[in-house]
Amino acid sequence: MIGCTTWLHPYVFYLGAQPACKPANLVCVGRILCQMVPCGAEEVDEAIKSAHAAYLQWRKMAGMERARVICVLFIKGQHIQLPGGSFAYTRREPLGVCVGIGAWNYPFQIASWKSAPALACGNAMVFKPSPMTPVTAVILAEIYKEAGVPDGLFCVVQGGADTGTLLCQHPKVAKVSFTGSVPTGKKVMEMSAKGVKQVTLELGGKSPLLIFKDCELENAVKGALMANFLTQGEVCCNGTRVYVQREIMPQFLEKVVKRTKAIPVGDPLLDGTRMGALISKPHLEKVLGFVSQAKKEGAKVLCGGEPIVPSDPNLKGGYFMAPCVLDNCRDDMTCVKEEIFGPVMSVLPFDTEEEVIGRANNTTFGLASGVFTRDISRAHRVAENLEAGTCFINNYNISPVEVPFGGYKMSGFGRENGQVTIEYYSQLKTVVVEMGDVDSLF
Ligand SMILES: NC(=O)C1=CN([C@@H]2O[C@H](COP(=O)(O)OP(=O)(O)OC[C@H]3O[C@@H](n4cnc5c(N)ncnc54)[C@H](O)[C@@H]3O)[C@@H](O)[C@H]2O)C=CC1
Repeated sequence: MIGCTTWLHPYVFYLGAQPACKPANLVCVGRILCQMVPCGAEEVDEAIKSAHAAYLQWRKMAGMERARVICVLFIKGQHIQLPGGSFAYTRREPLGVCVGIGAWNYPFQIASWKSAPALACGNAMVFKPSPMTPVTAVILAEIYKEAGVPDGLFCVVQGGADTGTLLCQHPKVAKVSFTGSVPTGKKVMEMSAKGVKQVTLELGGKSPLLIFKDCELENAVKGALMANFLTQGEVCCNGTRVYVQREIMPQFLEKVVKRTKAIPVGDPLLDGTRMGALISKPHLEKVLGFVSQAKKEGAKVLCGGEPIVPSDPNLKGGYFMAPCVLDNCRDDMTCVKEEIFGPVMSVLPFDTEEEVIGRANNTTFGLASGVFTRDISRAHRVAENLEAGTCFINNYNISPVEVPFGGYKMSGFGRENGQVTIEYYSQLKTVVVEMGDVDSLF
C-alpha cells in the first residue's frame, strides 16, 4: 500500500480558494505556478464512466494479480460450518467506483490513504483534491500509472464544491470517502444518503491533551509541541486544548514557551526548518483573528500569534506567523471550543482526573486525544474514558499507515489506514452451500 508521512507542506503557498466556475490559481509566495480548470458535469461523468470500465476488469483480478501493481493486503472471507456437512462462506467483494474528496492540509497523504486501500480491494477511485492543493493527486496518478495500474482506474478531477456535489450525486458512484470540515461532511452525507451510498467521514477536531503532574515533563512538553505545531498547526487531530495539572503549570509553561520561541519558521525545503507558511492569506487572517478574539475574551499571549516575514527575501509574500501559546484560557472561550487549524496552543489548568475527563469530553468533536502520565493504570483508564477515535499515551500525532485512524461524534465515522480499512472499501457476500437434499417445508 502506498503511504507516506510528510509533515511539512511543499514549498508552495496557495492563493485563496477559487469559485468552482473559475480556474484555481496556485501561487508560490505570490507567484502563479499553474492553473487548473474545474471539472463540470461532462468531465465528472467521463471520469466515473472510465473508472467504471476499468473497475469491471480490475475487480476480476485475484489479489495476487493486483499485488503485482499495488501491495495488496490480505483480503479474505470466513468459512462457517453448518449441520449435515453443509457450510457457508463469505467473500469480500469490491464496492465499485468510489469517490475520494480531500482537504488541503496533507493532500498527498489524503489521496493515497483513500485510493490505495480502495484499489487494493478491487475498486476504482475518482479523486477530487481541494482546489487549494490540486497538484499532488495528479502526481499520485502518475505514480500509479508507472506502477501498472490500468488506465482509468484512478482518475483525478479538479474543482470545488460544485464538482464535489456532482461526484456525490452521480448514480454510478458506490461510496464517498470524504476528508474536510464538519459542515461540508454533513452535506456529503446528505447527498450520499439520497443514493444510499456508503460514506466515510474524516472531519475536524478540537482534541484534548491531558498532562498529569506525574508525567516525564520534558516528554510532555515535546508532546505538546508535536500536538500543536506540526504542519503549522494545520492538522485535524492536533491536541489544541492542553490541560495541565495545576501543580506543574509554571514549569510546563516556562519550558513550552522557550521551545516554541525557538521553532525555526521559514522555507520547508530546508532541513532546519520546522514550520512553514499557512495555506493562504484568508486562512492566516482567520487564525490571527482567533488570537485577537482570545485576547478579548481574557487569554494571555505568552508568545507568537503575529504575522512574521522570514529573513529570506524569497519568502516575502508567504503567509507566515509565529507559533502561539495562550495562557489564562477557560473552557468557554472561542479558542478552546473551535477548531483554529493554525499554530495556536491553548493551555488550561486542571486539578483532578475526573474533572479533566469531563471537561475534555465536553465537545461535539471526538477525533483524537492524548495523555502524559507515568501511572500506567491511569493512562489506560483515561484512554478508556476519553471520547475520541484515537488516544496517544505519552506521545502525540503518531500516525503510521498500519494504525487505524478516524473520529467519534461529529469528527466523523469509518476508519482509514490499518487492516480495518478493508471493511470500508468492500462489501460482504454470503454464499450458502447445501451438501444434502433440500428439506422443503412445502
Ligand atoms: N479527520 C481528518 O482526517 C481530517 C480532517 N480535516 C478537516 O478538514 C478541514 C479543512 O479542510 P478544508 O479543505 O477547508 O475543508 P472543506 O470542508 O472546506 O473542503 C474539503 C473538500 O470538500 C470539497 N467540498 C466543498 N464543498 C463541497 C460540497 N458541497 N460537496 C462536495 N464536496 C465539497 C472541497 O472542495 C474540498 O475538496 C478542517 O476542518 C480539518 O479538521 C483535514 C484533514 C484531515
